[in-house]
Amino acid sequence: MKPKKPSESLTIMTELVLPNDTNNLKNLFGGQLLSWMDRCAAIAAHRHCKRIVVTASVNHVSFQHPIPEGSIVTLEAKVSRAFYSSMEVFVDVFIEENARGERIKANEAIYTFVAVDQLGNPIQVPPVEPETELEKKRYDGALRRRQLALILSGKMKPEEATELKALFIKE
Ligand SMILES: CCCCCCCCCCCCCCCC(=O)SCCNC(=O)CCNC(=O)[C@H](O)C(C)(C)COP(=O)(O)OP(=O)(O)OC[C@H]1O[C@@H](n2cnc3c(N)ncnc32)[C@H](O)[C@@H]1OP(=O)(O)O
Repeated sequence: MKPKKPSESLTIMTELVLPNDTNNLKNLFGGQLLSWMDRCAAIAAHRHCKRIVVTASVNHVSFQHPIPEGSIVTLEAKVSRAFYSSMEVFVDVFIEENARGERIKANEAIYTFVAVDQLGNPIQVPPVEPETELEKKRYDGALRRRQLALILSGKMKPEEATELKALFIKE
């Protein structure tokens, strides 16, 4: 299959935080943000492979900054690496702060999607060819994150995760 660049899956969504989206502190409710991120990442995965995709796992979520009511929130998702049927998708979340409209990074998440056929069986997706320094860094780390996700879901034995182990154990 012909490799695709991360930029080909780039998906940008902009949302406005309304009262219904907030928690008791009047900040964006985390569950609402997770839903927006899942949607944005799913579209990016679909753009990469042009097939039906399902969320296999949420590998990492980091809520770095509370997002106040009234904020304009921009989500940017790109496929960082593909394996056989699975794709790692990074979602970066930005808010426009104050009247000057300064953009700050508020959150980040990493999802895994799997392309499936009409019966829900996993099917092959194109590989990823990273271009920028950040895309290359994310591509390189994806194998370790995949191994961690598979260990946590009971689909891989820790002793098989050679790249992940190499982070901690120098032989
Ligand atoms: C014309 C049309 C226009 C349409 C325009 C729409 C555009 C926009 C699209 C938006 C589409 C909606 C997006 C909704 C997104 C949901 O909300 S989906 C709902 C929530 N998710 C689900 O219900 C998924 C339920 N789980 C499953 O169906 C199955 O477990 C899975 C994920 C398909 C995996 O199947 P399996 O039989 O366990 O397969 P298995 O061979 O073990 O693994 C297959 C691959 O998954 C990976 N994997 C499995 N588990 C994990 C895990 N926990 N962590 C990481 N990787 C894993 C494996 O490593 C393997 O990867 P590869 O080596 O192939 O790369």
